Amino acid sequence: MNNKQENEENIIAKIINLFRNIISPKKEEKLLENKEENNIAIELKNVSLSFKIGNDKIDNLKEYVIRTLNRTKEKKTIFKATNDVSFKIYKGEKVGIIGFNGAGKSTLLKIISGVYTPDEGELIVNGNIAPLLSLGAGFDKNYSGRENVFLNGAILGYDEEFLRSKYDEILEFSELSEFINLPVKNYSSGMLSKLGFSIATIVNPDILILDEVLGVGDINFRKKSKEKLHSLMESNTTVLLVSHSIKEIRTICDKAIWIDKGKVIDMGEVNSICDKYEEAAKNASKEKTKKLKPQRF
Ligand SMILES: Nc1ncnc2c1ncn2[C@@H]1O[C@H](COP(=O)(O)OP(=O)(O)OP(=O)(O)O)[C@@H](O)[C@H]1O
Repeated sequence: MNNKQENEENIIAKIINLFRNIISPKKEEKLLENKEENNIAIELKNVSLSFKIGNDKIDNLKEYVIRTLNRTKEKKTIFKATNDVSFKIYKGEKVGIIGFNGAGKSTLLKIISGVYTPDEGELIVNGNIAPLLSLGAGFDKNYSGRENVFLNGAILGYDEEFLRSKYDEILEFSELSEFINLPVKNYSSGMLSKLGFSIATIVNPDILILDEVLGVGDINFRKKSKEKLHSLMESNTTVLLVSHSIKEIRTICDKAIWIDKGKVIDMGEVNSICDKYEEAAKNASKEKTKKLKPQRF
């Protein structure tokens, strides 16, 4: 083969390689993509949820009857509590969700936990979730504590056999053995939280979702529940935590998502997001919060 032929063949080989790379990306890039995809615990793609709210509150029976007869009761405005939210959370990440009152943090956690179905967008969850949202919210007040262990456990997706095997452990952790056969309508809110917490944390979840529940019960239970949560948070558990305690968010989380008016304002390394949020909170005037610009992640 002469030099000219060799050069031509080299050029042809280079062109073929170039095309190969355009048509199918390099092996390493594909592997990285797959690794990233396999590592996703939660992904939201353009998720939105609206609530219908009455234009004004009806606070007496007479008004209710008049409006029902006149069919004016149905007047509703649509309010977007979650507005085109997209982000990815990777397995093992501890993510704090921060934002001012009414920003849409709890609504977002409820969407991820499956309590609400989004009107638009897609939600992907890989792994089993333990949602610690409004503890005891699923209880039937007329049933006993014992019956509610099975009722609430079933709502959380545990079968009867499993709940039977864990019943003594739940009871012991809740410190409610004396009261377990009483209807829960006689329980204080602290007792309801204790029982709710003991049921929800009976398994080691892949994803732990916490909405302001790090301080439930009395001083002793609070200490015990914090220890339990910290042990659940260890290892590779993915954690999503809503809290107004920025100190708590900084201690527990490695990432933070800042929500405002249902949108993601910022997301990233926990301290940098918390610094920006605290700065905004310091300067908080309605005008300034209105100017916050949502971003895409
Ligand atoms: N079931 C509902 N029906 C109508 N509006 C709702 C409902 N749940 C929440 N909202 C409204 O959606 C908005 C977001 O509420 P959400 O509870 O998610 O906020 P948040 O950021 O968790 O607030 P906070 O920090 O005060 O707990 C609020 O304006 C709230 O009034």
